[in-house]
Amino acid sequence: MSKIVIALGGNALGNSANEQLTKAELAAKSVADLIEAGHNVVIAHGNGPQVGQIRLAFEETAASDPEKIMPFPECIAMSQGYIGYHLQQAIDEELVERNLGDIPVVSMLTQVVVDANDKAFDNPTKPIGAYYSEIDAKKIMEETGDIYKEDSGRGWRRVIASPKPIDIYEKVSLQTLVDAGQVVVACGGGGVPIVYKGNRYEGIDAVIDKDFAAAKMAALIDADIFIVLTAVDNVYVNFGKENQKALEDVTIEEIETYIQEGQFAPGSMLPKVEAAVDFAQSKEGRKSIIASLEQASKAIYSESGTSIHL
Ligand SMILES: Nc1ncnc2c1ncn2[C@@H]1O[C@H](COP(=O)(O)OP(=O)(O)O)[C@@H](O)[C@H]1O
Ligand SMILES: NC(=O)OP(=O)(O)O
Repeated sequence: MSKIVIALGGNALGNSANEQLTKAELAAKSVADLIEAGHNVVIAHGNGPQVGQIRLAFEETAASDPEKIMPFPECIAMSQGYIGYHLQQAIDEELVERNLGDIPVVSMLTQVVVDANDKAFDNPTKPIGAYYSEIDAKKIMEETGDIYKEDSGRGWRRVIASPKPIDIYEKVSLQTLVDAGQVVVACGGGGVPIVYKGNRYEGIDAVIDKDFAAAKMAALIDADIFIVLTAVDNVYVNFGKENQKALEDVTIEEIETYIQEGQFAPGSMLPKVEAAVDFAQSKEGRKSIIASLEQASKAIYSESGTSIHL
């Protein structure tokens, strides 16, 4: 039995509440395969589209009453709530179908500590919300002063600072639930970013990358495997070219060479690979895997996906 932290990619959640509910049912099958095999599972998930949508809704309300603007940390907490609710419900139903309904499933509102002086605050890079054409994005930038950037060839999106996770405020509660054999959804959307100010923690406007937050969580709870589930079966070199090659089993040294060569797109695969490296190098014996959602249970036995290790 292994302790596994999963980072669920955006394609596992969709772009609307209805789509998310249906997609969560699919994601729940992969998660339940691992639970049924006897593993201890913690699930982190993205929130880029969702947090952008929530913030935009409040910005529209605040147009007539600026007091009604909802700060980003609160928007992230809301996204954790409704995504966690869908995942909790879907995983629970899947477990009941497999006669495993006695395993509790819970989502935990998670706050993640960041450094207020992180250089990421000077250069917003995390895409959130919907995709726009370049023309529309530039018009919105002029009207609102918000920053939009091109997102990995997929269109233009609003961007916000994305500092690196340092610690998880709820780590003791998280460890307690995991040790008790509960299935936990945590670090949703990378966690609510908090900084230490004066003698207390407070929220800060940012969206943490969920792959980095999940890797940090995996190290903190002493997981054996960190698995990033996304839309592709493997990490590739020469991705999208005629000579693309799937990576199956790579050492950190090898994958770092590929990072230097610029093999992984900065807004999509690079953070996953970097998060995978962070976890795999944090302690001897720890393994990271990047695989497709559908192949999760095969991937942990090295029958699919890209394994990264020391
Ligand atoms: N070298 C690469 N190998 C595999 N996929 C890559 C590579 N470079 C870019 N990608 C793209 O990265 C995507 C995963 O990033 P993204 O869509 O942002 O993830 P998420 O599942 O978290 O939403 C893949 O579906 C693929 O299109
Ligand atoms: N917070 C975060 O990383 O979300 P996405 O995976 O949806 O970009």
